[in-house]
Parts: sequence; C-alpha cells; structure tokens
Amino acid sequence: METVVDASTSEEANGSAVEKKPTVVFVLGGPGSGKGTQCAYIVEHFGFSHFSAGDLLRAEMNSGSENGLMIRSMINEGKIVPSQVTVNLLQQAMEESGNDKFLIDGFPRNEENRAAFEADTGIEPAFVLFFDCPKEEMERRILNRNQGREDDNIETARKRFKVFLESSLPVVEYYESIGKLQKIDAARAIEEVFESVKTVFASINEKED
Ligand SMILES: Nc1ncnc2c1ncn2[C@@H]1O[C@H](COP(=O)(O)OP(=O)(O)OP(=O)(O)O)[C@@H](O)[C@H]1O
Ligand SMILES: Nc1ccn([C@H]2C[C@H](O)[C@@H](COP(=O)(O)O)O2)c(=O)n1
Ligand SMILES: [Mg+2]
Repeated sequence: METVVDASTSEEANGSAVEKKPTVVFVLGGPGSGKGTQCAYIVEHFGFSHFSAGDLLRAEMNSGSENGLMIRSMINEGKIVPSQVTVNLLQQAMEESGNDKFLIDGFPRNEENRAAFEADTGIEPAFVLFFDCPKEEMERRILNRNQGREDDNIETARKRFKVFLESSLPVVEYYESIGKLQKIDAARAIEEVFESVKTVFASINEKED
C-alpha cells in the first residue's frame, strides 16, 4: 500500500515563501480498539501532538459551555456530535499546540466529519491508521477500562459499535480506496501492535528524508 505524506513545500517555484501545511495522521478504529493507547507511544517515539476528538468533546462537555448538555446527550447515546463543534475544538487545539505534526484520534467518525475538516482546514491526512479489532475484544476492553467514562457501559458500547459499523467504516473504506489506509491488527498485545505501528511511521520518515 502506498503511503503519502503531505507534499506541500516551503518554497514555490518562483522562490516566494509559502506556508507549509501541518502533517496530520487520522487514527481510526472501533470503540476500545486501542487508539489512545497506541497514540501515547507514537507521541513518545515520533514527536507528534495527540488530540483525541472524544477527549476534547468530554472536556468541552465538562466546561459548562453552551454546547455541554448537547454533547453529553449525544455521547451517552453513542451518537456523533455535529461536525462543526468537533472541528472547531480540533482546530483550536492544533493552533495552540505550536507543533506541526498531529495525530487526530477518533476522527473523522463519519463522512460529514471528514468533509468539514477538509473544508475548514484545507488539510488532507498524510495517511490514516486503522486499528482492526474484533467486536468481542473491543467490548472486553471497554468494560475493563475503569477510567470513569460515562459511556463505558454495555448499553452505550453497543450503540457505539452500531454507529461505528454504519458511519465510520465507510470513511475507513474511502481512505482505503484512495491508498491512504494503514491497517493494523489490533487484537494483539500492546507492544506487538506498537511494533507494527513503528514500522509504518519509520517508512514514512524514510520517505521524508
Ligand atoms: N492491545 C491491547 N491489549 C489489551 N488491552 C488493550 C490493548 N490496547 C488497549 N488496551 C486497553 O483497552 C482499553 C481501551 O483502550 P483505548 O482507550 O486505548 O481504546 P480507544 O480505541 O481509544 O477507545 P475509545 O474509542 O473508546 O476511546 C484500555 O483500558 C487499554 O488499556
Ligand atoms: N469525531 C467524534 C469523536 C467522538 N465523538 C463522540 C461520540 C463518541 O462515542 C464519543 C467518545 O469518543 P472516543 O473517545 O471513543 O473516541 O465522543 C464524536 O461525536 N465525534
Ligand atoms: Mg480513545
């Protein structure tokens, strides 16, 4: 599978400077597939900033903002929050980070998310990591997570799986169709999964050099 890194340059043919677009990697996978866990390792090894759309939405939900109640009700129903809310939170986090390499975890969750991010930022992902994991294993991981998430219960988890199949998998298939998908078998020990992740990022770095 071909890997494509954002090809924007810092200089145009006539010598005038142009702004280099940030490198964005989308990190997808079903609920509990291990996206956040692997992102923490990638940050340590490859210098990316990590933003989880779900974490940003939970922080917004708890901030007392005018969107808080709407976000809580969507999350507890396993539904996808309107894209403009999520894209605004992501853009703000990216701008404030001072970095130019981003792992965007749990996004885009549907076609509306994908199109809104591209329209608002003008950024296309360098590639998309997809953590592939059987439903039974994801369910086990969610129910054992113990991080106090309101949506980590069997009822909401099943709604999230349904939304993943109906709305998120088509986005994964889209990226596969344009040659940007890096599929990783996530049903292995954390360290084994990260070995595969490392191989993907190392091959990207080689192409950049
Ligand atoms: N490869 C693995 N093997 C066993 N447990 C794992 C593995 N990867 C992650 N876990 C555990 O499974 C739980 C879910 O992992 P994590 O939070 O990284 O998933 P996620 O994809 O970010 O989920 P969500 O979409 O719900 O945010 C955590 O308790 C984590 O420690
Ligand atoms: N792009 C996104 C990402 C997340 N959400 C909401 C709906 C999810 O069930 C919830 C938790 O996300 P996770 O932490 O599991 O990635 O957050 C959304 O609406 N849009
Ligand atoms: Mg997560």
